Amino acid sequence: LIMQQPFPPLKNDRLIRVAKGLKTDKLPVWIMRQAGRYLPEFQELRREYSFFEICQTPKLACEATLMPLKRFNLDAAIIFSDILVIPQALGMTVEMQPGVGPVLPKPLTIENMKMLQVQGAVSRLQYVGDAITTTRYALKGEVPLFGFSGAPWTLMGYMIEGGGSKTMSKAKKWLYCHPEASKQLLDILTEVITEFLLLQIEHGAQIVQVFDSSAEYLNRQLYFKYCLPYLRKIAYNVKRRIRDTKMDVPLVIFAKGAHFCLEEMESLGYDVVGIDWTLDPEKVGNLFRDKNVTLQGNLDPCALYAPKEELIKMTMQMIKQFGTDRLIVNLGHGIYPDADVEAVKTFVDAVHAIELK
Ligand SMILES: Cc1c2[nH]c(c1CCC(=O)O)Cc1[nH]c(c(CCC(=O)O)c1C)Cc1[nH]c(c(CCC(=O)O)c1C)Cc1[nH]c(c(CCC(=O)O)c1C)C2
Repeated sequence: LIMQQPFPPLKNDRLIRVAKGLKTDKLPVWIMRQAGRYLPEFQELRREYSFFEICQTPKLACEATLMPLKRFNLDAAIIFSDILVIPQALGMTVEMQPGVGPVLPKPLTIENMKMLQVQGAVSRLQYVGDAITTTRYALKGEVPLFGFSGAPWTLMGYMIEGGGSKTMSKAKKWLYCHPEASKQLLDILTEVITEFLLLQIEHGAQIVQVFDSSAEYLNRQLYFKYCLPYLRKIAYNVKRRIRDTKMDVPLVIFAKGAHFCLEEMESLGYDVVGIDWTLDPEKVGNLFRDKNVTLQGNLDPCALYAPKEELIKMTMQMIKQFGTDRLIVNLGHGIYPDADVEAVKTFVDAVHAIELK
């Protein structure tokens, strides 16, 4: 693995410190999907360029990444991209339809699976690395930069369903009827995700998050069989491959709706466990107390609709319930497109108003 370039030194290292279990003056806060849709300046950029044009042009991806940081006192940036760049790099067509989301017009089938272009897939994602490098210089060390990837099961779901789905029943049919093909696909994705995360780290990502957004469609049995081993393998291999460099890049796992495997999240090899908004911060805080992981979350994205005073109260309540030890404050899922920009500021500033002892 090539060493990171001599980027400007990190000034605000709150988030990285907390991810590693170190003390800070204040709690770090950032917001999943902070760079996109709800920002008027992003909508304006989208009128000029397509979604993937923005992703694939480092200057534009950098511009979108920095947008929320100009407005809010966030403790991290996240590179502008999408989890579906991997299926795209594997040769699948991905369209971003406004108001709908990602659509893959030719979904994966058992028959066409052999058409996936595994060779060279990661090199086709070089533009994400370039966007990260550009953004690292533009950030001037203000805050750390997140890289990210979809998790194997979540990507499998989009590839087979051809987009989002209410049930993921086509993808789950693979798990029940075609276990061998499922494992073959999950193996391919695990390999590509690992190399893709390493590419992002090599190009300047200071922390990386794996989004298993579709965990909620599975149960404990399926998650044990088709998710946990792959998530473990990704963390193990990424850590192993960066061990000999000076880079100590924390890993974050966010498995939306994986309440049935919450305890298992601690031992997968990730430094931070994302907690979705359906979970009770007090119970989760107690469950993970004295375990060697940092928690991240978990305000309901819809809490941003509440009146200002109410929003502040809910934020404080959540933090008190989690406990301030090893906590990265975030929403419990990505921010919604109709979120109020002022509410985001209220949320972020409320977190920073707390002085830790
Ligand atoms: C981290 C990230 C993602 N997408 C985007 C980012 C980075 C920039 C940012 O901060 O917004 C841009 C990102 N991705 C998208 C947009 C809007 C598209 C546009 O501008 O036209 C933006 C800004 C499109 C997109 N892409 C996706 C959806 C969801 C569709 C569904 O309902 O299943 C949607 C709507 C897939 C996707 N994409 C992502 C996830 C994981 C997080 C989560 O669970 O919310 C998922 C599931 C992750």
